[in-house]
Amino acid sequence: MSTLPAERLESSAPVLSMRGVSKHFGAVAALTDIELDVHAGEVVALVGDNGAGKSTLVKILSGVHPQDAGTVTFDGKDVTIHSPVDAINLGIATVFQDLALCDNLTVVDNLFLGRELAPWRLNEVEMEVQSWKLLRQLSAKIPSVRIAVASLSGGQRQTVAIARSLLGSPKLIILDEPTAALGVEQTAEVLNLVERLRENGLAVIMISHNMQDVQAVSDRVAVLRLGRNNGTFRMKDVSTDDLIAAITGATDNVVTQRAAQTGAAGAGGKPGVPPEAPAEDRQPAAGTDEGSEQ
Ligand SMILES: Nc1ncnc2c1ncn2[C@@H]1O[C@H](COP(=O)(O)OP(=O)(O)OP(=O)(O)O)[C@@H](O)[C@H]1O
Repeated sequence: MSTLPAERLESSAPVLSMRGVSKHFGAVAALTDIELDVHAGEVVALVGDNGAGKSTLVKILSGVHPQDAGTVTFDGKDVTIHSPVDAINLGIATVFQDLALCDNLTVVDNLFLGRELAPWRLNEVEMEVQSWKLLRQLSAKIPSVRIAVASLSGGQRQTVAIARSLLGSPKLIILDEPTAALGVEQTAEVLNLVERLRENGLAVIMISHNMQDVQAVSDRVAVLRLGRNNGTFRMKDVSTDDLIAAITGATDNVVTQRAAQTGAAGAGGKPGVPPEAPAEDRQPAAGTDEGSEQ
């Protein structure tokens, strides 16, 4: 868990703040009025059923899609993220599920791909030194930085992808299902890595379908359902059953109501904020009149 209690983290200004963010794809309302805060040194898990809007939210933050409405505040400033380069320049790094690694290249080559030191004459030694420094900072278990990425395990490949994203010194790192398709040991390795990121003061958003992983490393968990907030919980206050109920809408949202009453949950991470209407009362995300593109 966090080195700082969630309550203390939440009293500081968030690195990322989303308010009223909406996104349509034609008739499909992928996101409606989303609120999300993430603080430095905090891991926020973003969970939700298939089609809940997680990827769309991440794509807005990483400059792949523009939002239709709402504001994104990053590092104290209102920002418009027009492109992936914008996102990186702001300090938002995203590690997508495909990892975007070149299998035939070495770890060093992958880490510095596109940003080789002194590109007119590659400083191989300096790149290798920096690679080890970075990997040590993450306590990463990589046997050699001179081997091809193809020969690494899934966990090690995830590590290289995360390490590469850190080269731009981001303030927020978004991990899209970092443990998907990994074995037990490799999953543990990646979860350790997530903890290192938090210890290094980064704000982390982790998308996951695996509740065990979410519970192992998250300070808070934001639930999306049908493209809307369906509760933001402090990890220490919520059980797996409660989370699953919020994800599926199985309990008529009593979880959110109870947590809100005790100050543990609220849309956008505001303790005590009453929950939204029960999921059942909401407009479906797709095929409704509200889904017209703006
Ligand atoms: N480019 C697109 N064009 C049209 N509809 C889209 C597009 N991207 C997402 N959607 C729709 O938006 C909604 C949210 O999808 P999104 O991929 O964000 O959900 P998700 O929570 O990431 O789901 P999963 O866990 O299955 O990846 C879905 O109804 C989806 O079909």
